Amino acid sequence: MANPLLGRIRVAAALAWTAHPAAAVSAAVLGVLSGVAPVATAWLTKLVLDAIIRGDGFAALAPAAAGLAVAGLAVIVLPHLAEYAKAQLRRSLRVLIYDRLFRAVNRHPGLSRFETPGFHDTLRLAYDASGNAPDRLVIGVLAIGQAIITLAGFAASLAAINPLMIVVIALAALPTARVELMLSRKRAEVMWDITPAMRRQVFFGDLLTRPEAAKEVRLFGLGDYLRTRMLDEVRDINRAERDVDRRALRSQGAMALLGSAVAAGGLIWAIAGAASGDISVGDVTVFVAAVAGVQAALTAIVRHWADVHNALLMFGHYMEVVAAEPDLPVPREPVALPALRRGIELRDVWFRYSDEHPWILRGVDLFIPYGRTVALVGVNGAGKSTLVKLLCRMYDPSKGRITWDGVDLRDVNPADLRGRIGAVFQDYMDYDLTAAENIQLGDLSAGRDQVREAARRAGVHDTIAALPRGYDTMLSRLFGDRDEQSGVSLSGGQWQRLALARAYLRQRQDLLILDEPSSGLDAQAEHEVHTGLRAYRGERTSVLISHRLGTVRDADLIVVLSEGRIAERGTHDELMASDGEYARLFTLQAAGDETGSSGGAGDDGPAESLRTTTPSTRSAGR
Ligand SMILES: Nc1ncnc2c1ncn2[C@@H]1O[C@H](COP(=O)(O)OP(=O)(O)OP(=O)(O)O)[C@@H](O)[C@H]1O
Repeated sequence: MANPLLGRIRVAAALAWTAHPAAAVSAAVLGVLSGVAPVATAWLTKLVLDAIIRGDGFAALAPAAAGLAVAGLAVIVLPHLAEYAKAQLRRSLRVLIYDRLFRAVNRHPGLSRFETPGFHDTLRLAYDASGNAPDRLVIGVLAIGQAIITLAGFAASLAAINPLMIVVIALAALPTARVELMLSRKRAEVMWDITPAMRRQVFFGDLLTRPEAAKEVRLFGLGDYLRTRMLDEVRDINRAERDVDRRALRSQGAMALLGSAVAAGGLIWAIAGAASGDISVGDVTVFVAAVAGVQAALTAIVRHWADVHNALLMFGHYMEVVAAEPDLPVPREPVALPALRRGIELRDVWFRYSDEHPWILRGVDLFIPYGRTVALVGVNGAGKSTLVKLLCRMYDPSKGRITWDGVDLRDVNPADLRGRIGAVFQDYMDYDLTAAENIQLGDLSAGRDQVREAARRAGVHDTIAALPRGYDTMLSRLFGDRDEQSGVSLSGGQWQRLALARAYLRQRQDLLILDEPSSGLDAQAEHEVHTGLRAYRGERTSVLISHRLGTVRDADLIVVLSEGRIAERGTHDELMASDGEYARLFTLQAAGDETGSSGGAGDDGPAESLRTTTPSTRSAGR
């Protein structure tokens, strides 16, 4: 056995001890007793039978008979007690293991690990392994211990009767052990190989069942296509599993035949020995029990070892996740992040998602002054969202640096930094939780009054108040009460306002990042949100991304990103005067809106949204 596997057993044993010492000790002690009980039963049976055949009186038999009764009782009761102790251990282990796994996952301050397919597969296997590998390991090791005790007892018994039989049985067992180990290794390999297919299967299955996807799936008639794609994955998985099962059937069948032949040969030898008077009737019973016991114990050892081996390989994924270094270097002695007073500076920032990816930001120099609003605009894929993710230190720049009042973001604790940032990302989350919880996730320490206040600011209070259970309404069609239809779903714009309320809830924030905060809103709502935002932004520093240029025209600084570079910067008027990319986009949008308007777009159409928003934005301009 290789050392890493031993190390994993040690880790699993330490986990079992930490999880529930009493259950771990009880399971071990009961395991030892369960191992001894069959051997004791066989020997006591022999003593009683031989005494009866010799004609000893009951008085002489009584102690062995009593012992036999106790051993019989133990054989029946011990497994139940052991099962209970193991179940207790299993439950406690599961809590501990999940706790450690998700602590480890949370230790990654950035996003890169979650976007790496290899790590994703390891994480998935680690998650699966966390559910059962540690208890399979611990319980397998205990079962092996128990089987070894039984084996040793019966081997000693066989040695007393015919030492040659031990050698024969051991020789028959060795190939079985090899086969089982080979199969377990093969199973672990197949598991690793089929993980991507399993991920795709879950993905297609999800698409077929998720309410968010149901609309498009029906509209585009994708049901059969997705079902076929999912079944293709299932068939691939089945094919890989079937290959291993066939191999198992062939080799395990051959080994079972070998074992039976050895047992039958031994039995014929014992009966012949008893008939010729070489061994006693009691010896025959011990022999029969020993042959069956040794084979059962050896099979148990090999099977459990195969399972332990497989669990050890799976457990390796868990240990890999738990031991993984944070995806971003976290300083040992972080610099305390000061409240923002001067501004945030990007100095020659270059970024790509990995060495294999193209450059997304190419030498960005930008100063975001304290208390001002900076708008980032540009075509799809220009790098706007990437830039704000760097501001939150979801990634570190590949080259260059970002400073907060002169302090490099790499030198501060990421949690401190994020505590000072409120953000609505383009792909904000809808949580299947109550309305209040959906907002409270923005600041877990906030009370109900603050939650209401944030909802009011985001213009979603009235919507929530009108829900069946107000703020306590479950915003999910999936996880409502089963007996009631209390779960509800919101519209896209209402969800977006909830996300905004979540960002508003953070009281201490110095930097407000809004990546397309009103993309899902109607014209009136967008106008309200932007008016509210301007009031709320107040003295706060904010970075605003929007494709609706009318909503950013009053920003103190508008920055046009193009292919990862800053192509233009200035106020709206300056940029319009310079007649560059911004002016082109702005004019194009306005013209598009005019066309849309004359084409008969209703009050909620895009034309109206820009026209409604623009004048009010202008009137509130700085
Ligand atoms: N996690 C990621 N891994 C690899 N590439 C990514 C990742 N996220 C974004 N990109 C790539 O980076 C580029 C810039 O994306 P980004 O989201 O920053 O653009 P954007 O300007 O915000 O675009 P949009 O206006 O469409 O939101 C795109 O080409 C995109 O494919």
